[in-house]
This record gives sequence, structure tokens and C-alpha cells, in this order.
Amino acid sequence: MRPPGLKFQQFAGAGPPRCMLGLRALFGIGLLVTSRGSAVTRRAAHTRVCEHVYKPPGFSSQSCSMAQSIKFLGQEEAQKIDEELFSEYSFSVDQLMELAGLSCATAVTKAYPLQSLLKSPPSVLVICGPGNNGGDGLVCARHLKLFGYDPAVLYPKRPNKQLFQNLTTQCEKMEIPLLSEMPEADEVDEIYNVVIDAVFGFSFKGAVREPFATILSTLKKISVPIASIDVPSGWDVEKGASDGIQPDLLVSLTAPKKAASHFQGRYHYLGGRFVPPALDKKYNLNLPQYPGTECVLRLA
Ligand SMILES: NC(=O)C1=CN([C@@H]2O[C@H](COP(=O)(O)OP(=O)(O)OC[C@H]3O[C@@H](n4cnc5c(N)ncnc54)[C@H](OP(=O)(O)O)[C@@H]3O)[C@@H](O)[C@H]2O)[C@H](O)CC1
Ligand SMILES: [K+]
Repeated sequence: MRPPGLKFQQFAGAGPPRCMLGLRALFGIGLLVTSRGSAVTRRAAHTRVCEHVYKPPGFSSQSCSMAQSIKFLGQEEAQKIDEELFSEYSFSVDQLMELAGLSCATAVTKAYPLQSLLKSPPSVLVICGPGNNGGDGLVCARHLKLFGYDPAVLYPKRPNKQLFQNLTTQCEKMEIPLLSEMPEADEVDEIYNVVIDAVFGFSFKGAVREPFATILSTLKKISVPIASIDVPSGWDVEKGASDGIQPDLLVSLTAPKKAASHFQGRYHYLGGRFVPPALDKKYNLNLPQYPGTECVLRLA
């Protein structure tokens, strides 16, 4: 049975897809490709196709070439896939974290290009948690700096592991300031253009403990956009949280987690272009093809 997922389309030309897909839905003639680019099955169109589409600049309504359903992962499955990447496929955490953090920085530059920012310098606050999601945040900060942004990092609970110490040193050597405390909501709004939420990822569970409870409650009060890495922090990884933070950008790594179906922001990107095809197949991820050499793909 097809896993719960997001109907996904890839296109190769110009023009608005939503209206065309709306017409498809009306006439019930949606095209669904179940395995990458090969088997094409005709199916009744589903309205969610219209909600989650990849639209490169210059999309043409005539050039719809593929639609498929990307899987949304539960917490355990996300952890299992992560573990398998390390144990069976022999990746190191550093390798995947570098690609994950690069994806996040790239998605941020696409959603909030330097020339679009309202405040100068192009300041970004990156808030990092104690796990690998926080590590992605440190990598993201470093790449944002290389892309011309002016990131500052808040890293209140630093694990005693070489990997995180190295990532912190790299930020320091790149002259990225490490803040000693979380600014108040009005200070965040005054100083920063974007906040990167790298507090918790797919291993988050239970009620939020300090110091992160206070940090997340501040994030609920700010007006500047929040860009969440993998999972909006504080959200149940599967059920989301209607009273939680409301990011404007979500970068799902490897594959979206179930909570992503509750995401209401403007930009949803897929990143972490490191999944071997055999793993994609084993877990029926139905990952879309990234365009060309891109490390992110816009889902919605
Ligand atoms: N395969 C991939 O897609 C990759 C994704 N990456 C990123 O890694 C995270 C998952 O990382 P992980 O270290 O497993 O977990 P988290 O970052 O989500 O957080 C774990 C820490 O969070 C603390 N925690 C958990 N719940 C709470 C809570 N309720 N209150 C406070 N703190 C909490 C937990 O704390 P402990 O007290 O138990 O120590 C952990 O320390 C994934 O989402 C991606 O972003 C990889 O970078 C690359 C591969
Ligand atoms: K996060």
C-alpha cells in the first residue's frame, strides 16, 4: 500500500502549475508516476497535488513530466534510516551533517536572498540545540557566513563531543559570534532578519525542558521569519503542535517527518541529498529527483 505522503510533481518549463492541476482535479485526470520517471499510472487527481508542488522558475503548464508521492516519516522510522546510513552505509555523522547544514543554508538563501533583507547587516540568529539538529545549525551558520550573511549563534547546551567542539571552533574561526544568552523577542525583531531553529530534530520527545522552554516561548513572540531545520522545534515529530512556533521555512532532511503535514509556512524544502537509491527503495521513500546539481528541492 502506498505510504502516507505528499503528492509531488517535477516540471521542466515555465508557468503556474496550480491552475493546471486545479483543472486536472476538476476533470479527474491526474497523472501519477509511481516510480521515478518510468511507470506512469493514470489516477484520479487528488487535490493535495495542488498544494505541494515543485515549481522551478519558468515552469510551464505544458511541461509536467512527473508526479509522485514522497513518504512522510514517523519518528522511529526516521531514526532507523539515520542509523542505517551510519551502520550499513558507513557514512560518518560529520559527512551527513555537512550536507544537511549546507542544504539548510542554501534553502535560506533561496527563501531570503541577501537583497531582500530589510535590515543591514544581513543578520541571522542561529539557535542550536544539544543534538545533531544543533550540529546542522552550526554547519548552516558557517555556510551562511560564506554566502555573505552575518550569522550569530546561540548554543546554550554544548555536548562534550569532539564533533560539536570542532563545529563550534569552525564558527569561532569564521568570526561568527557565539551569544551568551537568548535576546528578548523585541531585540530579536530589531536586530535579526531571520532566525534559524536548529534546536530539536527527529529525536525530540516529551515536554520541552529548560533552557529551551524559555527560548521556544520567545520564538513564539517574534515577528521575523523562523526557518526550522528538519522539524519545527517543540513540535511532536509526528503530530505537530498547533500552539507551537510557526516557522516560515521548513527544510526537511532526507524525507519530511509526519509533523511536516501541519506546516503552514511559505517555504518547504527537501534537503540532505545523500540518500543512496537502495535505501530510498527499501523504505519506499519515493524521493524526488533533485534538479541538476541542486542540494535542495522546493516541495511547497
Ligand atoms: N539522516 C538524516 O536526515 C540526518 C539528520 N541529521 C540531523 O540530526 C537530527 C536528529 O539528531 P538527534 O541527535 O538524533 O536528535 P535531536 O537533534 O532531535 O535532539 C536530541 C537532543 O535533544 C534533547 N531533547 C529531546 N527531547 C527534549 C526535550 N523534551 N526537552 C529538552 N531537550 C530534549 C535530548 O536531550 P537529552 O536530555 O536526552 O540529552 C538530545 O540531546 C535530525 O533531525 C537532523 O536535523 C544529521 O545531522 C545528519 C543525518
Ligand atoms: K529544528
